[in-house]
Amino acid sequence: MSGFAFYPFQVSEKYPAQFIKADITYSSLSAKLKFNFKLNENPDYVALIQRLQDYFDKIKQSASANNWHVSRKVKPHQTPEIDFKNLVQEGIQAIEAGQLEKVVLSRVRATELLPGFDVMDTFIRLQETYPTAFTSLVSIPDTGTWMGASPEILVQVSKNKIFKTVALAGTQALTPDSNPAKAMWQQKEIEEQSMVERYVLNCFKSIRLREYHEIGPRTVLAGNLMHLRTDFTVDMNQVPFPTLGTQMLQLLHPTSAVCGMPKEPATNFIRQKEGYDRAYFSGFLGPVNINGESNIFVNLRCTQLLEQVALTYAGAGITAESEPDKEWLETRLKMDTMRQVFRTE
Ligand SMILES: C=C(O[C@H]1C=CC=C(C(=O)O)[C@@H]1O)C(=O)O
Repeated sequence: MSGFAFYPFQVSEKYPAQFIKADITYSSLSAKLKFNFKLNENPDYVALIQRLQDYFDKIKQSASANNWHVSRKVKPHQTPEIDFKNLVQEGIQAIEAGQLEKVVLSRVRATELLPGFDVMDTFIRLQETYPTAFTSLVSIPDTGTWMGASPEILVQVSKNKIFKTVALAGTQALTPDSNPAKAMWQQKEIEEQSMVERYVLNCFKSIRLREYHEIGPRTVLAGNLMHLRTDFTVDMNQVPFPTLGTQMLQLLHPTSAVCGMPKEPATNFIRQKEGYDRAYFSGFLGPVNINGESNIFVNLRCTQLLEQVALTYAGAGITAESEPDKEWLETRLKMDTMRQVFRTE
């Protein structure tokens, strides 16, 4: 089946897994609509299709839309600075007590939307600002509207059957004087990223897959930030795993880049202590089986749109070496990815 997956951090009745079936797809590269069902010759139908094509041509030229779906399940809220810092401190204590190795703790920030806020305008600005990120705007009745610029591939399967995933972690600000090729990383970040790497390798091991290529870790750019990333690829033509993409998706999510190690106590810690429901933040999203490929990303650097308020989310990997003040700043930098294009207060 082809479509667009929109999956929460944890599935619940309130935040179900969503899959938007690709009955109709539109490519802005070819400016063409594609119908993934048998077309009816009925003239009314043909006229409707022409109207749709005209509509897409028009919004490509002058994008403007101010109606977006708002979730009634969520009220504007945000994590006070002191609460986040205390949460990080509790995380460090749990790690020191041997209950966990790493936990990714997050927070939410609410900002008022300026009068005249335009969703499409903002989304186009987001695409232009982050040409190498996976930029998305998802609007679903009841579920609401989310916009983001993710740097993290969860699962990719290309047309020629190359599977890809990454281990992404460790964060530094990218300043005008930083040289990414010569970036220096502290022991804390190296260990944090190596735990994500170990997590991916354990997933391969659990299905007895040994034929993978591993490159990295290397320094990569993501907007105003630098991260450490290891790339893993598998040539699916060479291994007996025709459904590797789906299998790995189930095993990987939530990775140690958004949850922690070991997975179960980290999930429990987040659920009990974080103080809010992440909903679709740190879930995954992306096109599945469109033109023979799938590109699923982790829903990071994202914002949920309410009627007059934008809720921006960010988390940080906590290890024994973490410092609450630094983790607060790091989440602020991550939030800046979205806030830079939002033109709020
Ligand atoms: C959890 C987030 O980022 C993850 C991805 C890259 C680096 C991370 C870090 O350094 O903590 C996080 O694991 C986020 O952006 O909210």
